[in-house]
Parts: sequence; C-alpha cells; structure tokens
Amino acid sequence: MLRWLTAGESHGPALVGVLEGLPAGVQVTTEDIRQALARRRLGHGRGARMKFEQDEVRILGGVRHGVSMGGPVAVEIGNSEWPKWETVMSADPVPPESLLVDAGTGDEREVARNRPLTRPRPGHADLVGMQKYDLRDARPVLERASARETAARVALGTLAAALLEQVAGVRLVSHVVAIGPVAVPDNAPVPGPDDVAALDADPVRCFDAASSSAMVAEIDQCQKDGDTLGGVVEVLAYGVPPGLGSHVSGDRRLDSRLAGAVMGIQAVKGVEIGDGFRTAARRGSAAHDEIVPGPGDRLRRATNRAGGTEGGMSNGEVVRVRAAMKPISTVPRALATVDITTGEPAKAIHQRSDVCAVPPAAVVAEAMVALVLAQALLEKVGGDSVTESARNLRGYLEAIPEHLR
Ligand SMILES: Cc1cc2nc3c(=O)[nH]c(=O)nc-3n(C[C@H](O)[C@H](O)[C@H](O)COP(=O)(O)O)c2cc1C
Ligand SMILES: C=C(O[C@@H]1CC(C(=O)O)=C[C@@H](OP(=O)(O)O)[C@H]1O)C(=O)O
Repeated sequence: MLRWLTAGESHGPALVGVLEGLPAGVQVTTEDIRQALARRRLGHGRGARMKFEQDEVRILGGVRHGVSMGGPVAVEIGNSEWPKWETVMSADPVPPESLLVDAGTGDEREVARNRPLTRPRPGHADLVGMQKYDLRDARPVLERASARETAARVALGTLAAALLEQVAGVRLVSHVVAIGPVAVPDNAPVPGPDDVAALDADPVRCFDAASSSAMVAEIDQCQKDGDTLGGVVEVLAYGVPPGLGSHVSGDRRLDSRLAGAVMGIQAVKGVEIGDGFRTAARRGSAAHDEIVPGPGDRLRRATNRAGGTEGGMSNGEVVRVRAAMKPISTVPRALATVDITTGEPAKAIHQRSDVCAVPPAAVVAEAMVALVLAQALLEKVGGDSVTESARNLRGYLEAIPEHLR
C-alpha cells in the first residue's frame, strides 16, 4: 500500500514528506525533485515570497545512488527564510520578551511577525481554526493551512510519477484551462506528454497562446484593482492501463480517490473527471464514449468524455481530471472581518499574498493524481521492485483475452 504524509509549517525550518510502499528500483534523484519544485514556483501572479525564498531539497532516506531501496522515502524541503522566523516559529520555548510586539529590534518586519494575528481572513482557515483549536492567535492555523505544504506533496508526487513511468510508461501533464473569466476555448489543442517544457515556459502554464495573453492581462488588471483570482486546472495522464481502481466499493473507485486527493489541495472547491458537469447537461447518446475497433485489434473509444474512467476503473483512455480553485483569500483590498480581541469590525490580515496561484495549483494537482494512480497501480500489480511490478503488469495485460483487449 502506497501511503504518504507531510509535516511542517509555512515559516518553519523545513517541510518533510514521507512516501511509504514505494518499490525498490525506482530511479529518482534530488535534481528530479528540485526541478519539479521549480515548476511549482512558476506562474505570473505569484507574490513576492516566491522570488526571495528557495526550496532546499534533501532526500533523507529510502534512496541510494539515485535508486529507491524499498523503504520509506523521506524528503526534506528546507526553507531558506528560516533565520527570520527562528524565534516566532521555534519548536522549543523562547524567552517571552523575544515575542513582544516590539522586541526592541527596531525592525518593522520583526514587529509584524511577532504580533498575534487576530483579524481572521474570510476564506482562509484562520477563524474556524482558532475556534476548533482553542487559539487566540491565527498563526498556528495559517502556518499549517498554508499551501507552502504543497511543496512536500510535489516532492512525493515526483517519486510517484517516476514509478508510474518506469513500471507502466504512464506520463502526466498539467495545464491551466481558466483564470477568472478567461477560459481556453473548448476546441483548443490539448497538451501531450511531450509538451511539458512548452507549458513550463508559458507565464500561466496555458497551452493556448491567445488565452495565455488574456490571462496575463486579467491577472495584471486584478492586481491593479487590489483583488485576487482563481481558475481551473487540468491534469492528463497518458498511458494508464485499464483496471486501476474498482467498481465494487465507493472508496475503491479510482474517480472518487482522484477527486478526494485533488479536492484536498488548498483552495480547490470543485473536481471534475472527464466532461463532468457538462456531461450532466447532455443526452446519453451524446454523453458516452462509443466502443469501436481500434488499430491492431484493440478496442478503442470514439471519444473520451468520461475522462478515462468507467465504473470507478481506468478504462485505458487518457485520465483527465479538472480542479476549480477559488480566488486567493488574502485579498489586498482587505475584506471585512472582526478583530477577535476587541470584537470590533476590522479589515482582515493582509501583509502580502499571491494574486493568482492557479499555475502552481496545476503542478500540485498533477502530483496528487500521480500519487493516486501510483497507489492504484501498485494495488493492481503489487511487486517489491520495479522489475517485478512491470512483469506483473505485463502478465495481467497479456492475460486479457484478445477479443477483450
Ligand atoms: C499553490 C497555492 C498558493 C496559494 N497561495 C495563497 C496565498 O498567497 N494567500 C492566500 O491567502 N491563500 C493562498 N492559497 C490558498 C490557501 O492556502 C487556502 O485558501 C487556505 O488554506 C484555506 O483553505 P480552503 O481555501 O480550501 O478553504 C494558495 C493555494 C495554493 C494551492
Ligand atoms: C509559500 C508558498 O505559498 C504561500 C501559500 C499561502 C497560503 O496562505 O496558502 C500564502 C503565501 O505565503 P505568505 O502568507 O507567507 O506570503 C504563499 O506564498 C509556497 O507555495 O511555497
């Protein structure tokens, strides 16, 4: 069973991700993870923090000489900004005077860091987190709610993607299909697995040049207006073998597992598999994917509206998952809130924030899809090494009678 967990706070010394159940023999290096993390930092509309902060990656266990050994893989992503936060986020007790709002440093930023956060942001975890965890300061809530944590998910997703490619030849790509009101036209070309470099080079990770320019303009205008934006991302997984997931129970369905994992990304409020909500408006004759003889006696689908799953199982077509991200909740022209120390109306916390984080959310969604697909693949084929898993997969596929393939 492939399992994963992350730990760490946004302004802590480091994030840590652990992936357990990865077979031996997966080729992966620190540089592969570094590159994936660099892709997560891209995107027009990101805030100042992306420019000055570095991800410092270290594989702490589970990999030797660029090859997984079969044990849990632990990855640390150090935060280069930690020295500034060492007191505020110290794990061990600190002298109370060092946390005074004016600790005598004369540094404005130090004052801001030490001040308790008592004006919760609508749309962030601040208020309900304070209620639930019995806190008078939102700091402990926002530190963990922050999507900084997604760096650890992307690191683990890199390992999952390596497994998928090396065992099954599966390749993933993620792109942005809408930012605010600007959406890629329905008939726009869809990126393939060899288009990743082109997507990385686009300022908003969009495959349609005209839409990309319009999205950049929308973000610029929004920034001028002191506002924020959300959007829609899409992940495509090419080469997924049929039969991952199962129809037999809801929690084993591949579609429900993909939806849960992608919905688990901060600010994602909708997930669609295939044509999802659009399918609901169609008649059956225009909604399903007719089965036709394909090349080399293979059964194929005339279309892929289902997005590569039927009955909660992958059906051999491209797996297609979309996620709707709400606008960033730290709105520069701050929203109304209540200062919980005084009970008086106030403006919500705003020091800095992303205007739009849809492009990095696409990379995070890709990581979550990779983790779920890798987990479902290992459930289907098992194996303690890449060679064993690949052999088992071949055996399974070859055992499907020719007239059913
Ligand atoms: C890649 C990424 C970057 C984000 N950046 C910010 C940000 O700069 N400011 C902010 O308020 N929210 C940001 N968010 C969203 C918050 O993390 C999220 O809204 C918050 O954790 C509350 O969770 P919820 O939106 O799911 O309710 C970002 C989300 C993602 C995925
Ligand atoms: C640091 C990252 O994203 C952060 C996610 C985030 C949030 O509230 O989710 C808020 C911002 O941090 P801050 O409030 O310190 O400016 C983002 O920069 C990252 O993605 O690496």
